[in-house]
Amino acid sequence: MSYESEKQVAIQAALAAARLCQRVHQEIVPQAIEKNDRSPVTVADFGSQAVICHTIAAAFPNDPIVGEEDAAVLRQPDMATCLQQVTHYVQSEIPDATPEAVVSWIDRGNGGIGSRYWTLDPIDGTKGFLRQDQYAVAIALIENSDVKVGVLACPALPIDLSQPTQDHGVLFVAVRGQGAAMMPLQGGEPKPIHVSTAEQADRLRFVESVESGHGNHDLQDAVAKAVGIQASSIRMDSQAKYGAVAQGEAALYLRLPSPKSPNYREKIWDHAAGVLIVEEAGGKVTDMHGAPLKFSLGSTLEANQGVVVSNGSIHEGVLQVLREQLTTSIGR
Ligand SMILES: Nc1ncnc2c1ncn2[C@@H]1O[C@H](COP(=O)(O)O)[C@@H](OP(=O)(O)O)[C@H]1O
Ligand SMILES: [Mg+2]
Ligand SMILES: [Mg+2]
Ligand SMILES: [Mg+2]
Repeated sequence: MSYESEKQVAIQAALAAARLCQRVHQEIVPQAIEKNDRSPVTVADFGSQAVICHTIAAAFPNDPIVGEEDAAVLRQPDMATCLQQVTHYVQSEIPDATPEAVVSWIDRGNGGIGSRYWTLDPIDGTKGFLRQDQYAVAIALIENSDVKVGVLACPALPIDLSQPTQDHGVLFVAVRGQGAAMMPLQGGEPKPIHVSTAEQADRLRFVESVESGHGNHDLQDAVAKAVGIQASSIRMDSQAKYGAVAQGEAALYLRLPSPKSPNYREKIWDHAAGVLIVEEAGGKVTDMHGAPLKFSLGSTLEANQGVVVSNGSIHEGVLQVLREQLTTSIGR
């Protein structure tokens, strides 16, 4: 299958959602609403999920969608003003949107895992979005546990990472078997992307989360050093990190379980799109034990622990160091 129409729909949805997020930033200072798990959500997360679900459901009405957010909180009577604000931003993309339609579109993302389903993260890196740092709109199509289409819109990412003060806004797109490409969010020719090669010593850098609670900075640093990465990490929110590896700007992205939440299970929408983009750019993604990420078990990667993303050539070495590190720390 070429997945051409799925790719085009995912691109359209991601571009519309990214415009909405940027408009929110231009017009207001978004406030964090605290979810039950104490993590933040904003009007932009809700608006983005509404626009994406509306776009996907219009094109593929039978496909389940598994999105991060749900509209329960927006249905509470004391949230009417917030829902009004979300509706205002959704109307900038879908002019006839009503509050009732917006909550139903958001809840279209409460679907279950099927043999074919979409997963989306309306804003990956909400903490980054709130800090005016990196964030990504992430959309992926999964069939039989295999990611077939992955799209990442990164409005705050420099088009050229070595020129951070120049133009921003990057779209990453990949289809299984067809390679990965990046293009300016504003439009332009897609440029095929490739991970770094073993010879590109200047690209031997690693990326990790800004948030210390989303990983293990100390262990990540030790592992990177052990595989010969001298430079300190580039800390970046969201799946923009997958984009950095896919375009060869970094050789490694490490996401090891945080000591603060050792039993945390990663969410499918935090990885699906990024995994395909890196794999199609020639890289490799496994969990910290070397197992492939399993996208068929529910909304979490229940069978996996930690995530290792690399240019491929250093992957085995990283897993070997991790095996040694884990044996040492268990033996202590
Ligand atoms: N204890 C934890 N360990 C790993 N990831 C976590 C975590 N708690 C939350 N996250 C996830 O980390 C994501 C952000 O990743 P990063 O740190 O790479 O920017 C969040 O996505 P959202 O921002 O979409 O909620 C959230 O799903
Ligand atoms: Mg979140
Ligand atoms: Mg996320
Ligand atoms: Mg999110």
